[in-house]
Amino acid sequence: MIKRAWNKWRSGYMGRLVGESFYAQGKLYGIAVLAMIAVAVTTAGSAYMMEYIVDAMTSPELRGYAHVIALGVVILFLVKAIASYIQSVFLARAGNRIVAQQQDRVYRKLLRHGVSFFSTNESSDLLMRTTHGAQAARSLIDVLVTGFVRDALTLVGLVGVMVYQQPVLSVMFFVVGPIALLGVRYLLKSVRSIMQAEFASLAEIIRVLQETSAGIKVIKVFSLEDRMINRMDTAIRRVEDRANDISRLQSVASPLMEFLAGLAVAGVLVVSTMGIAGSEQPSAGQLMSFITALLMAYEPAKRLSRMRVQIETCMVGVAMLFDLLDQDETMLESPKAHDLIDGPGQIELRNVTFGYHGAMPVIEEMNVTFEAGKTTALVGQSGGGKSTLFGLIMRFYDPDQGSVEIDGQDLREVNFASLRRKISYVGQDTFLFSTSIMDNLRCSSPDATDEEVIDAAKAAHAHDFIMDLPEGYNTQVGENGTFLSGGQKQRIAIARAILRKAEILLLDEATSALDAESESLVKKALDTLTKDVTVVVIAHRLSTVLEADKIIVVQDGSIVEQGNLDELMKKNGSFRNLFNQQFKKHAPSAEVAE
Ligand SMILES: Nc1ncnc2c1ncn2[C@@H]1O[C@H](COP(=O)(O)OP(=O)(O)OP(=O)(O)O)[C@@H](O)[C@H]1O
Repeated sequence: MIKRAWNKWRSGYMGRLVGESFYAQGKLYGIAVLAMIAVAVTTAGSAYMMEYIVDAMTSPELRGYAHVIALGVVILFLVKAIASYIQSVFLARAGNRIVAQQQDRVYRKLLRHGVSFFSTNESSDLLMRTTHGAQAARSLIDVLVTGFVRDALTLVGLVGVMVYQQPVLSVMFFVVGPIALLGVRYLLKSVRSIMQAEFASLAEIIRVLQETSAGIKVIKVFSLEDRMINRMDTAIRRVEDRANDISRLQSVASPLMEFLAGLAVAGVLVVSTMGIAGSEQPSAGQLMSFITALLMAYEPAKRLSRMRVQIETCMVGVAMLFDLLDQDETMLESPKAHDLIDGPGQIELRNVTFGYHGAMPVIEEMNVTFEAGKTTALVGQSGGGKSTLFGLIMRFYDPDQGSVEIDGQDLREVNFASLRRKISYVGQDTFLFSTSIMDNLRCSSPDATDEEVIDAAKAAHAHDFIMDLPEGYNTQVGENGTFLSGGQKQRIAIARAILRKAEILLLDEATSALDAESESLVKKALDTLTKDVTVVVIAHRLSTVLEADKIIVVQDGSIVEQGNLDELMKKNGSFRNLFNQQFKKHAPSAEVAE
């Protein structure tokens, strides 16, 4: 039965955390534990010494030894001070390592997850789990180590001194202790649910802050300030209330213990002056030693009585952290995954059906080939599934049925690194890191020389505006490029994609923020730079794709038409309709395109 309980504890969150932490930081904790033992022994020793200190002052026979006793006191307190220092430093060091290690682990785990993980898990929740969870892990170990080693041993030592000095009076301690513990047990019940509510409200505070920062223009333009303030107020008040609840629970333990300690001291005074039947009258030093031990026992006893509340508090954060660490990775590399074998870069979707999170298919039984070295354009109504096709080609998602292949190799059988090396991409939402323009460009090709970076920027028509910025390529772009215009950000994203020199280039509305002139210049540059590259372009502005080798019309997850411009115009179908809508004024008939 003991073995079963042990196994259950070991596999529980607390057991795992303790096991992992001691395994990783055993040396630091070992030193801290030795120092704690020294603290406990010297604390008990200092209570015991009170007998000799007081007797040296009150009894003439011991007065001659006063200097020896004084030296003993100095040594004792010196050892205690050194041990306390070592204990604090090593405990903090081990704790800081645990926080760092847990955060590192969580972040690595997050990056191994597929894209879908990030659409189902809010960033505020991930932030809470990573920061508070790791801190809670550290606090839990601190509480356990200081509680079970320093406080428990100190208490045992002091109770030992009390029993040694005054066995009969010590009985009082054993009456008072359990009463206090019973009181604390009563408090524990609600701690966990209060903490869970507090964490949820903290996540809401982070969420409101993130949305305020990202959506400040929407908030201003639609005058949503009051609404945001209300949301924030509600979350803040919830956290405040929960924090008050927790501190109330934690605070009840102290006055309870304080009152009981006062009762005990008063009792000692009354009983000792009355004299105890059948026992020798104790010396003033013995009584003082006993009272000192009793009073000193108050602190560790108080901490021990609070320990359960603290453990419960920390366990909520630890559980959140482990929940995150234990989640199955959403996009796995096959154990037999091999490097994508070099080929011309032909992309093929074979009978692909796909729905996000297993829901209604957004791509249905699609068969399509994107010819190597050619430019294919995807057009069609919004929400038809064009960007989803890019997600499948980059293996952000796996199809529910069918396969996606590059040069005849199923993407599920190749490793991520070689697949991603093959592809360059510009998305609808241009994302820039909060660093310099140079770093943002070079991140797609870390080994590129300055010259290559500048050439790519020139091709994307970004060089001139970059040179006009105060610090040129070293200009910081701010959070997600806030210091740049939409078109400037897009040109940097295009330059970044060009610099990668991949064999497949996916452009999802990549030039939508550019004016007509810049767009045509960028297009020309792309045409020359992507001569043997397989390019797939998604564009709503048909003018961007008229020269593509092939145009595919996607509607409701299926391909409704495909061919070159002439063929599609002759068909008089969906593409012709789209074309007429966009070029009505200028090109109302098929002849214009012909
Ligand atoms: N991460 C996601 N989770 C769930 N559904 C999604 C997700 N992304 C897209 N969808 C849904 O999939 C469908 C296809 O979206 P997709 O972005 O592929 O269309 P699109 O043709 O690229 O549209 P647009 O031209 O507007 O960019 C839409 O109905 C959309 O609501």
